[in-house]
Amino acid sequence: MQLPPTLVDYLIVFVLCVVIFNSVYTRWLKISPHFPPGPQRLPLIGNIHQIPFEYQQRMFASWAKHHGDIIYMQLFHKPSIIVDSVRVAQELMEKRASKYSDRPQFVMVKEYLQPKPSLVFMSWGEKCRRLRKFFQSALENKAALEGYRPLQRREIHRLLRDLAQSPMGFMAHVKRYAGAIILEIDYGHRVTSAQDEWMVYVDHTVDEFTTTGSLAASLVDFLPLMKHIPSWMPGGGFKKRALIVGAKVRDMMEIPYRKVQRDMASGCAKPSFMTSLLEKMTQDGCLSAEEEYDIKASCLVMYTAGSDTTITSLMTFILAMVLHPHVLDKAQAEIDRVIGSERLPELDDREALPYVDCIVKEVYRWNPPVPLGIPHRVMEDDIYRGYVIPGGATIIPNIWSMGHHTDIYSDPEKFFPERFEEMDTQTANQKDPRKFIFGFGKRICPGRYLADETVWLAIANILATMNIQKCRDPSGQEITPIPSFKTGIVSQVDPFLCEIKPRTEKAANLVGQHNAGDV
Ligand code: HEM
Repeated sequence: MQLPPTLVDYLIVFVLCVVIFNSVYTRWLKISPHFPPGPQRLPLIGNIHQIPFEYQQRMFASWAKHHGDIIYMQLFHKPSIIVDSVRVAQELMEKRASKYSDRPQFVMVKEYLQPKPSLVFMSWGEKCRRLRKFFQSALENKAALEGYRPLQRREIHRLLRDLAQSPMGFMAHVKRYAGAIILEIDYGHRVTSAQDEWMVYVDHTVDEFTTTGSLAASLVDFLPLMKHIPSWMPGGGFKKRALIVGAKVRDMMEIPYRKVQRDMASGCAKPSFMTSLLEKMTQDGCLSAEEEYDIKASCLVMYTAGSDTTITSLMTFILAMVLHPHVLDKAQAEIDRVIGSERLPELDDREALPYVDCIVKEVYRWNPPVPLGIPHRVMEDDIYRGYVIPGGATIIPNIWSMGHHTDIYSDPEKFFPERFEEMDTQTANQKDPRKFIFGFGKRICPGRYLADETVWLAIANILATMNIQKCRDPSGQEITPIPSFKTGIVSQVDPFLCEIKPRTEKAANLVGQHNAGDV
């Protein structure tokens, strides 16, 4: 027989309800006046249901229209701050760099892809500072950058010849150009063809690495409990894939290391980032296992961080030229006026070619290669504009949105280099996308000068010697590519068709004069 509920039963139920309501209200529903504004969160999951699998930068930018340039969101229990303006990014990540230079834990990378973090994923601290110094001396030092010029010149000649000889393979040629420069600086490895075994292997693995590590694939970063799901269970499939990619990443670290060591032992190693690290870190002929790992990982990171990003800017440029022939004509007129047609542009000509520089800036702004940057982590609680930024929060700079603010760049979807030409010098400096596309503060991209010079050199030389135009279909109709960029960490350009050929016979001769063996 069922007894009627007693007063004690009612009391227990009442107390339970109060406890549950209170914890839900205080943790999830109460909109704290102290956090920056942001979209409404749900209990337990926070804002995860509002994050699209693709092009998150666009959703974050639409939030900024309602909530302003600093937004609070929560992915499960993890707090994140989206920064939507250069000003806030500089105020937090540059002026308060001592608090904002850490990286969040990337569970997916750490557990499956690279057991010890390489520079990009490394927490802020003594080792990170030390490794950054090595990168800076190889990539930010004026003498080092000048030392790379013969290599850049040789590779640009090769790029132009490749474009003239097999224009349909333009994407492979651009990849080879960017990859060859970085691989030679990095390991002293000379790339002779687009099928270079090492480059193909690395590119394939990097593609897998970026998809495996993308937001869509790495829910485990926000819900680390997922790492305990067995790989055969629903939701655990990501592990199998990640373990395969992880093995390839280890190969990519080992193979060139062994080769450079062999070359050093036999006295035929070319000076490179890797040889300089080996020399600097070896003490009394010894290297600890940890130092060995750091050298291998740093060299791998130089290539992986530097190649795709540079390629993306160059492919964005070619796409923009197909779509905007008047920009190409205007830049060619500037080059003809300043340099003439007897020689190719050099980095020293940069200041004398302001319109070409506007094109480079517009390429960076229109499709910033790393649209959401690489997240930082704030190391302790902070107060900004009266808001609480909780210690441990992930800081996501929406770099794409910074280049698409309508109040700063009118009609931002339009590729329009003139927007920079019309500004006075001070405004043009303030609005220069190089102020944000390379990130912020102590974690700013150490490869930014090399990247910018490599990109400028290719753009100026292609403009000087090549015409880029739309292809025609068999019925003679022009094919107009629709600009489309991949979602993910790097905003790669989707494949498109175009026709590239030397502008004039003189340009073809100029390109032909230089052959691949000229350095
Ligand atoms: C157009 C080309 C490039 C773009 C747009 C770009 C962009 C970025 C961005 C946004 C970051 C994150 C900065 C931050 O955390 O605030 C970064 C980091 C980094 N980049 Fe680049 N990058 C480019 C080319 C390169 C090149 C050529 C190299 C090396 C040869 C390189 C090496 C690195 C490294 C090592 C880091 C990690 C720094 C750290 O965590 O301390 N990048 N880059």
